[in-house]
Amino acid sequence: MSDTCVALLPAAGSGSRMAAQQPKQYLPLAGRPLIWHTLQALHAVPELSRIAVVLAPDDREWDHYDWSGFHRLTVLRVGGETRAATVRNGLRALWPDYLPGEPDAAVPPRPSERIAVRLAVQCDATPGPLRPTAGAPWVLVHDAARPCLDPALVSAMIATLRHDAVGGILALPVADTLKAAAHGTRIAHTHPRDGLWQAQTPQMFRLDVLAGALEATLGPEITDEASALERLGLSPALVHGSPWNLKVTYPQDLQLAELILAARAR
Ligand SMILES: Nc1ccn([C@@H]2O[C@H](COP(=O)(O)OP(=O)(O)OP(=O)(O)O)[C@@H](O)[C@H]2O)c(=O)n1
Ligand SMILES: C[C@](O)(CO)[C@H](O)COP(=O)(O)O
Repeated sequence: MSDTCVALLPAAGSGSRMAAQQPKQYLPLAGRPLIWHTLQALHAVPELSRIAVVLAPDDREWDHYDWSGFHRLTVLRVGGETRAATVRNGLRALWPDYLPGEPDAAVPPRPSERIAVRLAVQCDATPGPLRPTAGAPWVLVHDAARPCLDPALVSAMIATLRHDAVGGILALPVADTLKAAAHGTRIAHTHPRDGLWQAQTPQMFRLDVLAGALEATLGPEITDEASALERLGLSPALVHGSPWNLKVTYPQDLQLAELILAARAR
């Protein structure tokens, strides 16, 4: 595959629902900090040329560990208030010569040691969907809090989406009956689950489209990258994920993750 693929890990959250003493990405999991397993999985994906982790500017934990075994790692301390802001800041830091906005024909693109990419169409300047630039890098955004990712699943995802016009996400069809609540914990009605999927990560998009979408909208409803693209009228692909690829959110999830990693090691 000729197009570059880069992973971006938002890891600037506080883990409030975990209610632990330290951010959940550093909680011990199978003898290592949780995020070590996420990085290990991504480093086992040969298609990824770089793995960038985005930490909170005031992160005090990262430097307590030895990360020297991860040779494709870039550490960025530019995390934001929300997950979407963290990803947006990470893209800006990784591609500093990336210029959102209408390309100005009078100003030639600045040279860059990395990849100089310009946004072809800015949504608020030119109504209509963003169009990805062929050859722009693919960015795979993956939650630091999903440590049980299977590297083979990522390779399969890249193979599935590499020719897609929009990109897409790992996701699973909803398996349970869905209830809408009213008055706290009373059921209002049953919501049809047909066609409903649970979003996972990685979420894989071309740099120009992803950055353009996140520059255009960072509201609280943007809880994943796909939702930023959806706001612009794009329809990302759904690629079958895995139940093992759980997001560690609550304390019980940490136990589940431990069991999954132990089973895989056997
Ligand atoms: N401002 C933020 C918020 C979240 N994240 C990251 O986004 C991923 C998924 O978010 P979530 O599970 O919600 O993590 P937290 O925000 O840490 O957890 P909580 O919502 O319980 O506080 C995590 O890897 C988390 O570190 C981030 O980089 N920057
Ligand atoms: C991106 C995500 O993992 C998709 O399921 C999820 O939305 C991130 O977690 P958050 O709790 O919404 O921040």
